[in-house]
Formats: sequence, C-alpha cells, structure tokens
Amino acid sequence: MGEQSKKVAVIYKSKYGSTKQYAQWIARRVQGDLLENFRVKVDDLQDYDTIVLGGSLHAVGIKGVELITDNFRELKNKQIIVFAVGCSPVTEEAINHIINHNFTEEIKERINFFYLRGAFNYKKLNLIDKLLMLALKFKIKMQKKGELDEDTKALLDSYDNPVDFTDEEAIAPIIESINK
Ligand SMILES: Cc1cc2nc3c(=O)[nH]c(=O)nc-3n(C[C@H](O)[C@H](O)[C@H](O)COP(=O)(O)O)c2cc1C
Repeated sequence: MGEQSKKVAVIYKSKYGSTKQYAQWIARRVQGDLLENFRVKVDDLQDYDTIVLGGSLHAVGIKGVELITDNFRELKNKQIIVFAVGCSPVTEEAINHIINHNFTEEIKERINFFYLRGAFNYKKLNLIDKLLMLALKFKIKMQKKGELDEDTKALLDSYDNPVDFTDEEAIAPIIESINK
C-alpha cells in the first residue's frame, strides 16, 4: 500500500523530548496524525489502519505501551508498530530484552518492534530520575573499574557529558514497515 492510502496514527509518550521528535518525523513523513498518548482512548483508534506507538525507555519499560498491550483485542485487525527510544547501544541482546520485558508471546508475533536511540542529559532530569540514575551509578561503581565494559564506561561518562543520538535517518525502517 502507498503512503497516502493508509490512515496512520502516530502516538507518543516522551519525557524529555526525543521520542516526541521521532514521532513528529514519522508522522510528517507518512502524513499521519500525531497524537499524545495520554489524550488517546482506544475507541479513537478505530478509524486508523496503522497504529505507530512510540515510548521512551525507563528501566527497560516502554512508556505508554499499555495503550497497545491492554487493548490488544480491540486493535487486532490493525497494523501495529511500536518503537522504543533509549540510550543503550543497539544490540540484538538489548532489543530482545526490551521485547521480552514488554510483550507477551501473542503480541510479539503480531507487532513490528523498533528500537531508536535518544538523548541523555543528567542535568535536565527531574529529581526522581536523577535519584534513579544516581542509584544506578552507585551500583556500577561497586564493580571494579577494570571490569567495566565499553558501554558501561560510556554510560558513566554521559552523566558529565550529555549525549544526543537522535537521527532522522533512523526512522527509515519504520517508514518502510508502515508502507508495506
Ligand atoms: C530513570 C531513567 C531510566 C532509563 N532507563 C533506560 C533503559 O532501561 N534503557 C535505555 O536504553 N535507556 C534508558 N534511559 C534513557 C532514556 O530512555 C533516554 O534518555 C530517552 O531518550 C528518553 O526519551 P524521551 O526523551 O522521549 O523522554 C533511562 C533514562 C532515565 C532517566
């Protein structure tokens, strides 16, 4: 099906902006409706052919994913695409961990899942997130420095040096999936 012929809803839940940025890029590219997750009720989605849901990753959970997982039966005839935005590097292991943590076997079979890299700026976090991240830092520091792998070192470095991996080109596989 071509871009114009499907009615697409792009729904997002974003805490610090990167998921929103990806959702805006996707909605613009496919001429979809951009909707903020908390405003959406499942009944509002019946007119759409394709539901694209994006949520930021917090402790492996995809924010707002319940809109899909709690209403799966009502949405079962629709094309469903979920994307999660996190800071971890893209590895098959990390992606499988996110999928297994958030979806049942039945849902896994029916949706298309994508992982996109976002941004992290410790100074801009709210108090609770700062405390959570400090706890994670403390846990990591309990390990000996020499045992830290490159990804963990990069994570620790990002507390002092903000990182931003958001990249419009990264949405290409999602656009391709919508247009299938
Ligand atoms: C408390 C906390 C927990 C996080 N947990 C994860 C995680 O489990 N995996 C990951 O890849 N990124 C994690 N991140 C990084 C965020 O997912 C990343 O900053 C993302 O860009 C946030 O999306 P948003 O800007 O749309 O809110 C975490 C960030 C915070 C503050």
